[in-house]
This record gives sequence, C-alpha cells and structure tokens, in this order.
Amino acid sequence: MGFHCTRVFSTPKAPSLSLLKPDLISTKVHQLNKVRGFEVKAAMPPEDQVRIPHVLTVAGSDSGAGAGIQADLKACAARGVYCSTVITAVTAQNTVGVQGVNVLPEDFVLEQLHSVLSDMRPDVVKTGMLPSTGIVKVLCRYLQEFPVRALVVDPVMVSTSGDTLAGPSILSSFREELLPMAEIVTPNLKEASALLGGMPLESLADMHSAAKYIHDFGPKNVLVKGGDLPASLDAVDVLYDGENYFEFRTSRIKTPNTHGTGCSLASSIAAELAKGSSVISAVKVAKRFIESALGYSKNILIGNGPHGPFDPFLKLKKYAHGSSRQSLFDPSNLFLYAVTDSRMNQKWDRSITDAVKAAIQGGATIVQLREKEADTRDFLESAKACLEICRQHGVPLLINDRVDIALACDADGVHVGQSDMPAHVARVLLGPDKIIGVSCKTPEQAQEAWVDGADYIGCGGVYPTNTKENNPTLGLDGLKTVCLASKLPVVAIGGIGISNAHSVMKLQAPNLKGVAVVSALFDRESVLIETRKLHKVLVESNTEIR
Ligand SMILES: Nc1ncnc2c1ncn2[C@@H]1O[C@H](COP(=O)(O)OP(=O)(O)OP(=O)(O)O)[C@@H](O)[C@H]1O
Ligand SMILES: Cc1ncc(CO)c(N)n1
Ligand SMILES: [Mg+2]
Repeated sequence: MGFHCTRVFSTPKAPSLSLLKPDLISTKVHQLNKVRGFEVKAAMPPEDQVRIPHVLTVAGSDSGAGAGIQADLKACAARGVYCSTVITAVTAQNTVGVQGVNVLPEDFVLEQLHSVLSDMRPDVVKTGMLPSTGIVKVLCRYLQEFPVRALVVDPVMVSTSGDTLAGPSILSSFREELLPMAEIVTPNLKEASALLGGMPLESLADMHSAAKYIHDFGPKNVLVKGGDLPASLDAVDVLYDGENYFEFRTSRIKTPNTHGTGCSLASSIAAELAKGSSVISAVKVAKRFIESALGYSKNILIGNGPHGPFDPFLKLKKYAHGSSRQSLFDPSNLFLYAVTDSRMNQKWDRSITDAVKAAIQGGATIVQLREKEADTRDFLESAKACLEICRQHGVPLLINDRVDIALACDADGVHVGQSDMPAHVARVLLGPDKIIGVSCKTPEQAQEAWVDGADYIGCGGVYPTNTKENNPTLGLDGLKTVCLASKLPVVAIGGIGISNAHSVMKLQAPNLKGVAVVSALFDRESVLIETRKLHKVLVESNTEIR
C-alpha cells in the first residue's frame, strides 16, 4: 500500500485566475453572475429571501466518504447549515487507510475560492487538509481580501489510519500565517505535538500545556482533542481561550467507527458559529453531536478495515432490525388491518405481543397499536417489542396518534384522527417514506388528507361500535360516498367482523382495499382463530367479486 503525494491533477488550461489582474478576476466573476444568478434573484422579492447560515470548507476529498469534504458536507447538513466546498486534494482512501493523494494545483484551488467567495459570502470558513504551503498561502491571501466572520482551522496532518496527509513542510505556514487568523484551531494529539515541534503529549495535563503553547501562535481559541488518549480514559477535549481552560468530557464509545470524527467536529463547530453561537457553546453542541452519532452508529458495518465511518444522520442503524421495510406504502396492506386495544387483551389475559403475533399468524396484513391510557414509557416499550415481531414477518406497524412514539421506535408510520396532529405536520416530522393514515368521515376530510400527504384513509364507523363512544355511524352508503370522493386508498372501520365483512367488500366501492377491526379479533378468546376466519371471509369476498 504505497503512499504517494503528487501534483498530477492538470486542469485544461482555461485562463488561470491567478494569472489575471484582480480587476479582471472581478469582471470575469461578475459576468458569470449576471448570466447565472442575478435574474433569478431579481425575481425573488427581498422580503421573501431567507439568509441561510453558510460554512465554506476548504479540504480534501475522501473517497470512502468518512472524513474530509464528505464528512464536512454531512455534518453541516445534519446541523442544518449550508456548506460550500473548495477541494484541495483528492485522496484514494477507505476504511483501511490512504492509498493515494493527488494535490490540486494552487491555481485551481484559487479559482474555486474565487468562485465561492466572490459570490456566496459564507459566514465561516473551515479548513481541513491543506497539503502544500502554496495552498495555505493562497487561502490566507484570499481570506484577507474576502474576510469572513470566523475561521475554524482543523490542522489535518495524519489520517486515523496513520497515513500522512500534509507533511512537516506546511508547519511553518500554519504557525505563521493561518493560525493567527483563526477563531479556533482543533488539533488532535499528534497534530498538537507536530505543531509544537514533536513535544510528547500523553496525558490531560499535557493537553493543557499544549493548548497554551499553541495559543501563542495567535489563534483566539485552541481545542486539543483527546480522541487518541488511551482507550481506558473518557473522550476529553481541552479548550483554552487565552485566559481559561474548559474541559469537554464524554464517555468513550467503544467502536471502530471513528474515522472522520475530527473533520465532523470541526465542521459542526463551524456550523454553530455560522448560526451565531459563541465558541464555547459551539464546541459543547458539536461535541455532544459527535458523541450521539458515534453512540448511535457504533455497530454499523461499512468496509472491512479497522477505521469505519459513523453516521451523522442517525439513519443507518435501522437496518439492524433485520428485514427493514424497504418499499413505500402498498395499499394491499390494508386488506386485513388489525387495530389492537390493550384493555381487551388484558381482559383475555394475554400480552400485547402475543396478541400481535397471533393476528399476524392469522393473516393480518398491517397492525396498528392503539394505547389510550398507557404511560409513554410503557407504550414505547410495547411498540418496540411489537415492531420486532412485525419486522420479522414483513408486516407494517403503525402507531395510533403518537408521532413521537413512532419516531422513537422507528415504526412504519402513524394513524391520526381528526383531532390529533394534522397529517401535514406529521409528514414533516416523519419524512417522506413513513406511512400516514387519517380517519375521515366526509369527502372534504378525504380531500384534505390527500392534500396533507397521507397514504390512506380509514373511513367509519361503518356500523355501531362500543370501542368509540359518540361516534356517529356512516353506514354502507356513507362509506361508499367517501370512497367515491377519495383519491387515497380506503380501509373501512367500525363494528366490522366476520358476519358483516362480506357486505362491506361486496359494495365494491372504488378505492376500498380492506377492513380494519378491533373487537372482532381482540375481544375474543383466540385472536388466531378469529383472524383466520376473517381472512377467509375477505378472500372469499374477493374471489366472488372477481
Ligand atoms: N471513541 C470515542 N468516543 C467518544 N468520543 C470520541 C471517540 N473518539 C473520538 N471522540 C471525539 O471525537 C472528536 C474528534 O477527536 P479525535 O481526537 O479523534 O480527532 P481526529 O483524530 O482529528 O479525528 P479523525 O482524524 O478521525 O477525523 C473529539 O471530540 C473526541 O473527543
Ligand atoms: C481527505 C481527508 N481529510 C482529513 C482526514 C482526517 O481524518 C482524512 N482522513 N482525509
Ligand atoms: Mg482520531
């Protein structure tokens, strides 16, 4: 595995901006803007324009996407900040190590800087891999011409795998030119040691001294990171602001997936500064963010090497559930819709998980957990347990009313009533791929559910029922009217059971996909037998209709 550092990246020789006089650079960029953007901006009234916190990262690309530019983009997106990118080098890198480095020509780094800084005005610049003295100098010159509110310097020198990303030749330009401009510099133990001419750093006390010495180079704040302290110690970072020391301490998460923590920490600090935070609260939030993301994704497996990436979006761990639901909502899932009621299950002396298991074995095609009285903690626990069963069988699990519970256990979606959270708000909270169902009694409500981004509607009560008090019944005519008006698939609910399911399906109302049942399954001695019977009735109705 050879490490090489070359400058082979040759761009087609478009006129290099660095060869042009500054006024010519401005003219060129101005012309570009006129063509690409100004007309669009003019069409947007100033009062409608929203200014977005913006970080520019000047760093190297990591093909494995755990560190570098890719980590910065992910961290800024996860922290809700826009991120533009100036690439200084392209690395061939994975979870094993760095296999190759191509440094971009200074001219082309300059051209990227110019494109971004003359147009977009980022609030904060964050630097990562700056592989040559020339690139450091170009950047410093540019920051003097286009000052930003804060400069965050992550003095990247060595990757987690121990490969060199910037050699010792850049140390003097770091010390003399870049660090004096920095709001904060974030070396790890090895980088702090290199900046201090090889001073050995092993303990927390050493980190305090290092922070103080590095402060003498001129940055306003120094954060010495303790990711590489012995594995037995907490993950402690030390901040020195020229007067006081602050320790940021979290427990050390046992995981191989720490590749890119440094880049992500620095860009999260930059993101918080761009939002207007103080340095101390920016570091506090960024450190907490890294800890949560490391904890959340400590077991994910990407690559075979020892330095895996982590997941700042907290989305990947869901695959741990085994057969996670992959496809979007399938309306045929509404065929036999089992809605649990814990009071009924208690009455028959069975647990909610046994009830759900039996319903699925009997042929239920979707399950909804409905808990009107349970404590939040108990509800969450039973939701998690039921979800495990549902996932094993590929049956979606919806949560009645409680969007928070659905989010917390990563259920497949929610079912909301007319006085619960509006479906359009639930959609924003749950994202595009969760299932949302809405109870509707009228064509107007069905129309609203569709506009709100729901996936199906539940229509009823079709027959009188005692699971819902004061619930006027629609009858088969009312159900048909709503089905005719609905643009969404419909499941009929309310007093439906083995004796009348056939009459409901025989309606052949458009969009009607199945029946939802509570008492007919769960207020009975055997959930398995009742579900099987209902399944048979529904299959027979289907055959007869066809
Ligand atoms: N196992 C861990 N558990 C919790 N926090 C950690 C762990 N490892 C690193 N950190 C934290 O992550 C941040 C980055 O620290 P680290 O010293 O690893 O930087 P780095 O070596 O520059 O990172 P990298 O080179 O992997 O991008 C620090 O806040 C550190 O405390
Ligand atoms: C491109 C790049 N930048 C920074 C780091 C430090 O983790 C890395 N490994 N690769
Ligand atoms: Mg590290």
